[in-house]
Amino acid sequence: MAGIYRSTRYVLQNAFGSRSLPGAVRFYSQKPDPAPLINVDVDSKTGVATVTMNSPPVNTLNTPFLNEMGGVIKELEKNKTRGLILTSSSNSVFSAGLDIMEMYKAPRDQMAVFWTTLQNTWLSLYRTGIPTVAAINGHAPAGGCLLALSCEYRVMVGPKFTIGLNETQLGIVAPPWFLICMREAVGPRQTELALTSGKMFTATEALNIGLVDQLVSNKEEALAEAHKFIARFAKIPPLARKLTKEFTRQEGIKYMEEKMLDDLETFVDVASSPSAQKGMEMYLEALKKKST
Ligand SMILES: CCCCCCCC/C=C/C=C/CC(=O)SCCNC(=O)CCNC(=O)[C@H](O)C(C)(C)COP(=O)(O)OP(=O)(O)OC[C@H]1O[C@@H](n2cnc3c(N)ncnc32)[C@H](O)[C@@H]1OP(=O)(O)O
Repeated sequence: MAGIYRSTRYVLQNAFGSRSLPGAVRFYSQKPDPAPLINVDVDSKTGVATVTMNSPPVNTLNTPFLNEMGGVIKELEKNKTRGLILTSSSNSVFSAGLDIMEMYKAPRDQMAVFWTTLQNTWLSLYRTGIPTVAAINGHAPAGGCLLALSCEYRVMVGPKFTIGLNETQLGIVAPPWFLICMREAVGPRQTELALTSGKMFTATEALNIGLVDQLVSNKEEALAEAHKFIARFAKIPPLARKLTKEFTRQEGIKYMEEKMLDDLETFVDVASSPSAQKGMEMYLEALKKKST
């Protein structure tokens, strides 16, 4: 089985195309798609990129989306972007997390491609030397919360949106690297309490436990605060900053570098198990009922 995963990873690692940014201008990532999944807007004065997830209705993280996100991060690094602000084009959802359709009744090799893409894209975001901020302008469950936690600073629009790692509510388990990200933000006690119950936090609760750093009342304020955070690094030498970030995040980086294949195999085994499949089926039914 590991052989399949290794060759899958090889294909994926070579699948991130690259193209040059024509200076500090707006560009759309990767494919020449009239409806891009991610928009990137680089401020010509500050060099800060606003990366807007634009995959309606709820910015689920599926393989094409994650590939595009990986390509965007690579491009921004190549162009020495000064900062990355991650936000959503939706008025109510930052990201609904992993696309359950990538895991529900999916063949094992498809699940493997999906998870490997997630691992690689997560690692790119988590360890990038570019200062990163999540401007959380909507709900951020599970993988949506992971995206936000992978950034260095989180500004959340309150009070009505929620955020958290709710996996146990779905009958699945947040993998160790999700947990490490949560623990880095809120500490071990709050992590255990939150993850064992799959708690979704209101924006105010999230602020109180340190899951987010700031509350604001709308997206514009969130973006303004995100820019302020990035401006803190104007006079910090980038290499010193990048290495310090790597040292601070070494547990998560080391986990992924050393355990990537084990993590992949565990994921495919757990996600394809009858009980996880049943849980996903029931969850999807509940989501559908809610939306009709
Ligand atoms: C030792 C190691 C162990 C390792 C084990 C690994 C095991 C597996 C690990 C997996 C980890 C998974 C992490 C995840 O991210 S799982 C996904 C969790 N996501 C959620 O729980 C969010 C679900 N969605 C919602 O709660 C809502 O949609 C919300 C985001 C609040 C937005 O609500 P609203 O605006 O009202 O939109 P709708 O609910 O009507 O949704 C619109 C349509 O989108 C579909 N949808 C929503 N979320 C998902 C999703 N995550 N995946 C796929 N599809 C989704 C929803 O069904 C609606 O579809 P339709 O219009 O066709 O009815």
